[in-house]
Amino acid sequence: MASSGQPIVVLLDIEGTVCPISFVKDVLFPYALSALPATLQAQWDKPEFSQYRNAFPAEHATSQEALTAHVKDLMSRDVKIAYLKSLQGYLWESGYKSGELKAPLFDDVAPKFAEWKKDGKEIMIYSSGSVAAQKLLFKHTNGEPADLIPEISDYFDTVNAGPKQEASSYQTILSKHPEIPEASDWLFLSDNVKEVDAAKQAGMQSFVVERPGNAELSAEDRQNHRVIKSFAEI
Ligand SMILES: CSCCC(=O)C(=O)COP(=O)(O)O
Ligand SMILES: [Mg+2]
Repeated sequence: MASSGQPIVVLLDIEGTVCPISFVKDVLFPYALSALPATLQAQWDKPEFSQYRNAFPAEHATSQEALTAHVKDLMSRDVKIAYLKSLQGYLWESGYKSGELKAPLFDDVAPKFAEWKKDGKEIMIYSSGSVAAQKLLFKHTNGEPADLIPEISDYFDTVNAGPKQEASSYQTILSKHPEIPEASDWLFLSDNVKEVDAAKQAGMQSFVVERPGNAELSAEDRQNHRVIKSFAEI
């Protein structure tokens, strides 16, 4: 299929692509930080919490205070490291389940999901957020239906695919779907130009998504990439 042909798979970034960056920075991050002290106090020695605690570098997991300070530092710098993302997913779970957290998807997202599915396309997710966090987000959206999990075929994060700015991660994703082997049958959408570059390097089609609140794009970015403001443009 030519690189401009209709994709079979639409692979989606989350933050800055399907929902505003402000939801992550101003809602999800503060929720995680506020839930952290009580969670650590209740769960610190529990076997079910050990997977999250033990994933931290040993020097940052010596005490609840040390782990809290490290989490605060990482989140203040928006470091997208797997052990933090995994803990965040765990901390967000109670907020989504109680109804306090609902993902505000851009208006064009859910209608386009329905259209893509009607047209026989596969929808997959690739985010720095953990797969568990991705599933929580798409199960609890502000739309109708709120639960978009039935529309999504697969989920990738930095653990099962690799860093989002490396072409090899997109090749790994392709290798997990041998039924759709042609990279050009895949369309990756992201707010991050370096991620779009990496997907293109792996042979995928890829567009930059420009949403309110996203980082400014340079003239060069606009020259090198197709930039869309809404999924309705696809
Ligand atoms: C799905 S978890 C919430 C978002 C998040 O923590 C994150 O880092 C999103 O990064 P993305 O790769 O989707 O831009
Ligand atoms: Mg993003």
